[in-house]
Amino acid sequence: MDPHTGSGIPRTIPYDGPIDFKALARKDSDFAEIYNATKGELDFKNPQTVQQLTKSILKAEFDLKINLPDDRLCPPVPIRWNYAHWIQELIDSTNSNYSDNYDPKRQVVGLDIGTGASAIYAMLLLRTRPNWTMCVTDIDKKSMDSAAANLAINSLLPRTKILQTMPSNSLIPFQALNVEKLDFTMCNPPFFNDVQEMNESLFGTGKKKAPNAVCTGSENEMVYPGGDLAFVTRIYKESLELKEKVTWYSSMFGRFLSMKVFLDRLRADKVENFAVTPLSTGGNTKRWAVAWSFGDFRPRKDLSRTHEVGYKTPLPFPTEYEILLKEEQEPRNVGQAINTLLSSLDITWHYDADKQTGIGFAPKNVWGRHYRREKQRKEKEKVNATEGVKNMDVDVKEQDRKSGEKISKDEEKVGLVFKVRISKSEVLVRWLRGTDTVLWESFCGLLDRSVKSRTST
Ligand SMILES: C[S@@+](CC[C@H](N)C(=O)[O-])C[C@H]1O[C@@H](n2cnc3c(N)ncnc32)[C@H](O)[C@@H]1O
Repeated sequence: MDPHTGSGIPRTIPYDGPIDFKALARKDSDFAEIYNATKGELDFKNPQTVQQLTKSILKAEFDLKINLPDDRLCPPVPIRWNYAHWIQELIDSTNSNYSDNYDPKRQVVGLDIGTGASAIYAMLLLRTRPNWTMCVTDIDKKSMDSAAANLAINSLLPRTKILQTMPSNSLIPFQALNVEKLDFTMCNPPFFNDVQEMNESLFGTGKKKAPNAVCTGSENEMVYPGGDLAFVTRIYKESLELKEKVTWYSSMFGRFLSMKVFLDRLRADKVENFAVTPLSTGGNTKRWAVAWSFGDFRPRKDLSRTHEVGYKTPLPFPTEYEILLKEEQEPRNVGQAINTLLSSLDITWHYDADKQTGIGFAPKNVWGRHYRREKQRKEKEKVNATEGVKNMDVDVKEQDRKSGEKISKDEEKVGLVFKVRISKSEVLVRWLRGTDTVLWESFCGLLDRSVKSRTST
């Protein structure tokens, strides 16, 4: 039994290199037949080989069965799994229990836009996350029938809502799906602008060199006017209307340029809570995934930004800040000093001295000079008011009541939620929640100055 998923499924990590065909042949006799017949020299131009590879990986690594029509896309598993796994981590790291870990009890509802004949994303996610449910859509009847059959033979149909839609319908059809909220949407969009572009890329038409592997995708699966960028931009425009009805909107991109142009658009529109990652598994095929949110939960830094994404690609604001400790600094004492500092502020702060970890909730900047001055002024006013209370005018009392109400309302708001963890070599500050990058930076600055000003112990 796998301790991480509790579902008996071995694979919980992304693929980071080529598939070990020899090992797969040992695990799966159908694959062994092809592997042995070709003496390990697999022919990826043969559709049967490509299909068998997908079937065998799904069986051996995810305990999933799959049947596919010969004239529909056969999904290579590694990149698909890396996208699904990234979505899992994104959801886990933006959790109201602020743990960053998988919570098996958490109920999560996702939507796969354009699920295809395989229903690959729904199958992978439902198999590895027993408490998740999925909605899947597609415009292609043949693919929908095949997707339903695949979900049924794996007993995953009861946890799936299947909706066949039309090209002109919303891509995130809330009403038709009859759902209140979605935790995420995902999509592998049609990549090509037209049939000519598809033929050039998939079949090498008009090119000197043909591609290394066959693709059985049909035109309606692969072509959309404007390609992946236009399809994802449609999702984005819907997201601007739906906003927080979906926590994370996401899509795969097949082209670096489309992904970059899309990120430029997010930046221009000041959508600052986003995440981008490469999905490559070491082979020639390169894909990227982008997610964006109008909510204020911030994902882990390694999930949201990596410089491997590519040159001059906009990246979101870092959600982690590291303060290195000097050799002479004793982590336990540093932890205590941070605990003392943060306990003295007007924030909610819980510190676990054994784990050297704390979590804090700040309504706004309560450490800056401006706040401290205001606080002093209000305290002074309060003293004066108490002294003159007998002569107090009704209007003044009313004013005080109103300003008191305002303060308590301000404090209810989540300005910044953060976690501080002190290890042997560093203090790690993690931004868990909030929309204000200035507030976050200012808080990191406060801790940085405090830790660095302690030269010894
Ligand atoms: C590249 S395929 C992806 C299939 C599958 N998700 C995968 O990853 O292998 C794109 C899918 O989007 C579907 N599609 C195209 N336009 C759509 C729309 N307006 N609404 C829903 N699905 C659509 C196509 O029929 C096709 O199945």
